[in-house]
Amino acid sequence: MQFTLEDITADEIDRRRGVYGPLTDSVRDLIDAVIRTEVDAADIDVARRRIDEVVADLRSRQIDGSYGVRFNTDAVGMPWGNAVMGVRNAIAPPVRTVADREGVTAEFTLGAAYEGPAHHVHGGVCAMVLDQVLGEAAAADDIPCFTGTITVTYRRPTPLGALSARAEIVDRDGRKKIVRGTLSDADGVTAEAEGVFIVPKNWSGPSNLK
Ligand SMILES: CCCCCCCCCCCCCCCC(=O)SCCNC(=O)CCNC(=O)[C@H](O)C(C)(C)COP(=O)(O)OP(=O)(O)OC[C@H]1O[C@@H](n2cnc3c(N)ncnc32)[C@H](O)[C@@H]1OP(=O)(O)O
Repeated sequence: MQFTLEDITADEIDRRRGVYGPLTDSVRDLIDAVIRTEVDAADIDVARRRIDEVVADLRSRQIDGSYGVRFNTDAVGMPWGNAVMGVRNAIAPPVRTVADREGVTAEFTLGAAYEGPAHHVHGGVCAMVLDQVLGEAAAADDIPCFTGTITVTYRRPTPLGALSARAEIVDRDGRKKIVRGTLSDADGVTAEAEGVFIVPKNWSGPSNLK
């Protein structure tokens, strides 16, 4: 797993978060608007041209390839391209976890962009969110892990809207951590997951990431 060290302060990370976070929120709002708009075709055409102009402006200076997973010398992580929680990724819902002594919890909202069955969350999106949340639980006491195997059991359809997820390490065996978690709506669990998360061999990246 490759990581990129950026020699920047926590204040600089906060400054960048303040610059890019609102842009990402606006693009996320755009995605939702594109799904739900009922304006006329002529207005859609105008909107498309304006969006294309914005894209051209943003592309006038950009990095090659994906954002990568960056961290600073204090091991503050910046996985800002991450598909589930990336600060610069408008596809990310985002799902941000909070760690406690036993595991991690996240509260988040999945809107129209995550639909599978009508008005319900796509099963792949449920699995993606659970993979991230279980992965963060696996990493909470140590270092980032790869997902080896994850099994998701869908108990009932997950409605779009306000949701939560919870995950904890339930067993350890050498480099392997067994992690279990749930996805829930206000009425309780909708999906459960169990995963084997594996600490990379010969790990040389940062530990105790914040
Ligand atoms: C710096 C700033 C960062 C900030 C940010 C921090 C955020 C921090 C949280 C991130 C949260 C991300 C959450 C998403 C995480 C992904 O999405 S990761 C992407 C999906 N996963 C992958 O691409 C993994 C692909 N697979 C591989 O790379 C390798 O097969 C693996 C999984 C690393 C294992 O390779 P390996 O280490 O060579 O394994 P190996 O030595 O053969 O086996 C070790 C043990 O694991 C077992 N094992 C091996 N493979 C598997 C498997 N697939 N399933 C189950 N068991 C297995 C073996 O049987 C063996 O067990 P024992 O014999 O010891 O009992």
